[in-house]
Amino acid sequence: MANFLEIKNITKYYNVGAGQVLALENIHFEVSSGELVCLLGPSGCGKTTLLKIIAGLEKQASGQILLNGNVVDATGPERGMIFQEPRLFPWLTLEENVAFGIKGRYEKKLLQTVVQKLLEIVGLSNFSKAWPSQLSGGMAQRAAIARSLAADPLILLLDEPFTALDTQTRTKLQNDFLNLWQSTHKTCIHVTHDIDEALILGQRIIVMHPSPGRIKEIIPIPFPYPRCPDDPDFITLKKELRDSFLP
Ligand SMILES: Nc1ncnc2c1ncn2[C@@H]1O[C@H](COP(=O)(O)OP(=O)(O)OP(=O)(O)O)[C@@H](O)[C@H]1O
Repeated sequence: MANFLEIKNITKYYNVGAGQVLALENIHFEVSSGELVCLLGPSGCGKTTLLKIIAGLEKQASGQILLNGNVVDATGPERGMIFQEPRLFPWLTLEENVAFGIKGRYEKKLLQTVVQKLLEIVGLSNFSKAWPSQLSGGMAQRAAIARSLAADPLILLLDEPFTALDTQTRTKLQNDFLNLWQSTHKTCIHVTHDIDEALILGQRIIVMHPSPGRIKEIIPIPFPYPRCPDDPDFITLKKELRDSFLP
């Protein structure tokens, strides 16, 4: 039987001036259904590029993305992307933002129920009539997650969604995200350059290196959730990962 998501020998160049940058070199790994994988690496190692290729927003030079054995070469509702900045439509209320991509799917009353349920899942049920400008950074990112969940994707692709938040909000959203993942069983690929975040969230951590972007190692994380940064095993693995960041 085919694996759920296969990233097969992906190579990607960008044209820069008269030359080319090799952004990704022969990236190869598989992701199981329901798995939470963190892509960890320093700036410029190609994390966003890889996520965009999986989302169908960028084209690779060679290699393939397979989902349930089928080639992925364009965007599709079974893959939802969440960016570092929430990208909400400022002229729509929160409920309208969440409803935007699914309006045609349900009749009005049912749409309201679905949107309300999604806002509840991300803890924003009291803010359905609020405008994006009235939300804090953490609330806006929750709203972006709700909007992404609206299409009921199989896979969530998260590009450093908590990076712009203060430490306290970030910790809260990491915990809430773990609860959401555990209750929805979505497959998640979560990009981060933060070792702690990768260790708090990932069932596996895929460590990437830059110039050219490549996989250095893939590390299964054996600790149960919730994970505690003060735990001696956590600290040991964090040190190993820090060393692994070095060229
Ligand atoms: N549109 C583009 N045109 C040219 N080069 C690009 C483009 N996008 C990315 N690159 C280059 O490709 C490489 C990988 O970039 P990418 O943004 O994927 O890395 P990243 O690991 O996500 O970095 P960061 O953590 O800073 O977002 C870098 O060398 C970058 O300069």
